Amino acid sequence: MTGINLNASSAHDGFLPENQLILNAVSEGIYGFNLDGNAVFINPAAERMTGWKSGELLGKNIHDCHHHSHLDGSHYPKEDCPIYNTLKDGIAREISHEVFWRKDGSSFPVHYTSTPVYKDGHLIGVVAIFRDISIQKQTEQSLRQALQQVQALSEKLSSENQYLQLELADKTGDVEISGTSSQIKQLIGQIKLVANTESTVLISGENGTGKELVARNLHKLSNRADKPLVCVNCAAFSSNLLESELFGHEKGAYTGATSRRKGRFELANNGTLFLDEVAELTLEAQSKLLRVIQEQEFERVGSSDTIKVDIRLITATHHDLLKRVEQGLFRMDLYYRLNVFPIFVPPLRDRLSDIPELVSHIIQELNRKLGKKITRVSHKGLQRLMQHTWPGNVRELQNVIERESILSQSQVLQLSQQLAPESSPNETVKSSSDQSLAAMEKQHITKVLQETHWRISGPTGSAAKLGLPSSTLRSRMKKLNITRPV
Ligand SMILES: Nc1ncnc2c1ncn2[C@@H]1O[C@H](COP(=O)(O)OP(=O)(O)OP(=O)(O)O)[C@@H](O)[C@H]1O
Repeated sequence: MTGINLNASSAHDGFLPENQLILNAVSEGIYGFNLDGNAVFINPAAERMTGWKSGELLGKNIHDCHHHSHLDGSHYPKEDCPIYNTLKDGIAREISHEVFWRKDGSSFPVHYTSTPVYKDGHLIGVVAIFRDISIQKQTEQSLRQALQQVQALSEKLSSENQYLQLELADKTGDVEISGTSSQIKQLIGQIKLVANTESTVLISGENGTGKELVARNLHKLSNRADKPLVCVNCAAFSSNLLESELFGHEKGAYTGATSRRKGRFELANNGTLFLDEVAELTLEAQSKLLRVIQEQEFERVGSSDTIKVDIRLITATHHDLLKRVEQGLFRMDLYYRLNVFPIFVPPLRDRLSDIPELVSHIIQELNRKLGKKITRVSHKGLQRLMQHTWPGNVRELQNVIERESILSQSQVLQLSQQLAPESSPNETVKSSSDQSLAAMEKQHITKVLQETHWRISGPTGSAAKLGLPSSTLRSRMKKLNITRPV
């Protein structure tokens, strides 16, 4: 930065610039100082920014008026001031980390230059040109805050992503099936045999035995492994919602369908669709499912356009599906379509020898999940586990070990806690209660009869809705003592 040179013929007093009009018009504040450091020129922009009128400052030491302190309030000696140093050494300076104080005691961040003024080769004073940079500083501050927020969010997202990846790995990655019993070996053999075919598989077994795990293994070992595996728990949806969940819906198909939505069948195209708790499908949904299996096509709810899909279907149930067929709750034709290759997952009580391997598998998973360093279950603890009947199967075993891992201070789990009472196993392929099933069947048939105003035969009658011949429905009604109310 060079200085300002006024020529000898300048008509102005001292170094006052010739074009004062222009200086008065600019938006930067401008001060002129003589060699004593006193103000000899102040433009209106400077007055506006500082609140000091030129009449109050002219002839005075401006540093003492509004450059006396640093932002933190500490004293700013005149000797350190760049403007005064320019007066001494004639070297131009540019500063942008200081504040000027206003007449009312407030301050503003300032950017200024201090430029020496020469006349006939002699230093005669300094011009300081300054700008209020509050907005720039605020913008910088907001940007810094925004950047910090973005960084924090990015870290949060990255850790959430890591967590979700782990969760996903839990669900999809390590799908190996633990166990050394002959039943598990046979199960693994069946999986290997059928995985690479396109056959529909029906997995049955009590809750918590590992049916979903089997389905994941079937998909993983199949030709479709690099395509999606879409899982639907049919018991998790009401019958209306389930249909639109499976087949999708058009906008306006029903109240609340505010936009068009793809169903799971479409999402699973080219991959595998796993329908868990398939026994819970309504008879209407069963008819639709049958058609997808037979023709690989369906329509979205509320649409007449046919959608074609290529899907490998795996289903699972903890019910005795054949019994549901006998009870008229499940279509027989669909049952045979689903049951092309049946796989039965045995309850844990029938393969207690799998417990040690399952336990060490579960401990590894838990150490990862909980950040613990559990090594094993004590000998006595293992004995207790081997004596339990495990009505909740492997899921119950997982819960017992997890609870103990959280409570335990030691690396060896003692399993001194009370195991769940030896209740009867959950409703199963073998142990379902006829009593409760009959009650459920009665309830269901009565509901359909009420919906059809007790019409039994014909295309809109109850028998058609239930997928039964009318003679079968009549005999079921008789057996279940269902009569039309008078
Ligand atoms: N042989 C096994 N080896 C390792 N983990 C297993 C095994 N069997 C089951 N599990 C685990 O037990 C838990 C329950 O298994 P899964 O969800 O597959 O059971 P399910 O029969 O589908 O249960 P539900 O009928 O309640 O849906 C899962 O975390 C699963 O990974």
